Amino acid sequence: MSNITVCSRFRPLSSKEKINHGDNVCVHGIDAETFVFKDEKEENFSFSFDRVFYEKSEQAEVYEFLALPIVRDAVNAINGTIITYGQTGAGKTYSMEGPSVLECDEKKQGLLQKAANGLFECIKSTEGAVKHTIKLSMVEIYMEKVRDLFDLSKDNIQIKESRVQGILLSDVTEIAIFDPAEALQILSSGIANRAVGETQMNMASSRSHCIYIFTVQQGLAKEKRVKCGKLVLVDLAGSEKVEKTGAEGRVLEEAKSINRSLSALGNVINALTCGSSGKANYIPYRDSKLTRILQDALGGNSRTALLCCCSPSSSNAPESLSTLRFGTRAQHIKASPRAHCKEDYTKNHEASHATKYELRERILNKMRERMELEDVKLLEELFILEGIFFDANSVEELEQAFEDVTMQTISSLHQAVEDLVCTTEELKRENKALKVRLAAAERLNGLQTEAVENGNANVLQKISDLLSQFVSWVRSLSAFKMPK
Ligand SMILES: Nc1ncnc2c1ncn2[C@@H]1O[C@H](COP(=O)(O)OP(=O)(O)OP(=O)(O)O)[C@@H](O)[C@H]1O
Repeated sequence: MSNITVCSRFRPLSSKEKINHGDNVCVHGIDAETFVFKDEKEENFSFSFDRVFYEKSEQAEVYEFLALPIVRDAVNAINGTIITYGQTGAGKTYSMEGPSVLECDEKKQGLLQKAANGLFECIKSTEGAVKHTIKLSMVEIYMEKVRDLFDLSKDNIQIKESRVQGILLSDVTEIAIFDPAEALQILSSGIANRAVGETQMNMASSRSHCIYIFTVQQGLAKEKRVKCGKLVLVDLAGSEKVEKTGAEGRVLEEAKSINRSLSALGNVINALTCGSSGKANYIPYRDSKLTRILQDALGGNSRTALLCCCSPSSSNAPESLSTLRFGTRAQHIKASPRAHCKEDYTKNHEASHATKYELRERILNKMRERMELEDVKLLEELFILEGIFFDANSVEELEQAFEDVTMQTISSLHQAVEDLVCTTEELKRENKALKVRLAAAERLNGLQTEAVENGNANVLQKISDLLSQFVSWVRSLSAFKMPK
């Protein structure tokens, strides 16, 4: 049983397809879940998905079936991921953003706008008891680098993993949003920073994988606790056959990078679906930035939906067939050690979430009794910064982590004390030398006065001896190194 909701979507024939190849379509719908696909050799294949969206399907239908349950869960602190996959020009960005994030009528708005609206609507229904904060981040993976689309100076964001929070994007910009209109303005500014080019299939082709992250934090005022859910929307770059498109130069490099990461995604899905049951299989998440970022979504720690976008034209049958086979494989992703079977998914997920949550809360509450909220937050940040991770399920592990961080703090304090002792010793030595110099100078001064008063040759000799002695002291002292 799959953990992932997999749907397919066929866009309408494009005018180019109609002109060049007529009305020949490769898809023959049977019902809302099944269709027959005819390949270029006229061979028929039957496909079944959780839902099939044919060319007349509305954007709202896609949102309601594929995304709405995940949006609702994100507000309840259950992470969710929605991915659009398919050949270049197959309708991924249209499904995600509609014709334009800002300027399009409501009917054509994509998953992104509808999800932003949906989040605020869900929040409204819980107003009063719970205080929600929504933050938005946007990154793209371009040529194997993660770029922050809200701050282009952050052009190589590092991916980190925390046992508590899962996969994290280090130092990514997060913008707080307060209503859907503001969210769209911000999304549009990020989209304007995306790498877009032209392919033979698509005039405005996405040359990067674009990732939108909504973080929903909810503070339960009465219980003084904070829950956090992430909604991640991923608009993948389109796969393309470089020999078919005749790409060269930078476009060829982009295409190779896109194809490499998509095949890494395919490998991860294969590894997740081919493992013998009960035996942990090696999953090559680290083979690409894309698979690393999607690790939680594919590995079971997130509710995930995949939309396989296809052209209906017979001229694109090989690419569409490959997309549909990818979707079929994804349907077979089995429960990973951290995942649950679909039947029990919601129940188990919520139950385990509650238990985990209760345990974590118990520990945090104990800390809160003794510390200010700010300190608890600081402590959590310190854990992450020091690379100390713990399983919120285990009190022992948290105590161990707490002990580790305390030991590290004590040892750095010890080091600081030792450094201070050294500096004090150096300063004492210097002080002593300075005192000797001062005494010599005073003595010299006294003798000079005596010599002037008495005109005594012996005294003058003493002065000259002392002078040379003084000069050698000064020389030795100038070789003395001041402590920093
Ligand atoms: N369901 C649809 N209804 C109407 N037009 C659509 C639909 N899906 C896609 N289109 C149109 O098809 C064209 C290509 O779609 P889109 O840009 O979404 O492809 P893509 O899969 O994101 O391609 P790429 O990977 O190259 O970015 C666009 O002009 C888009 O408006």
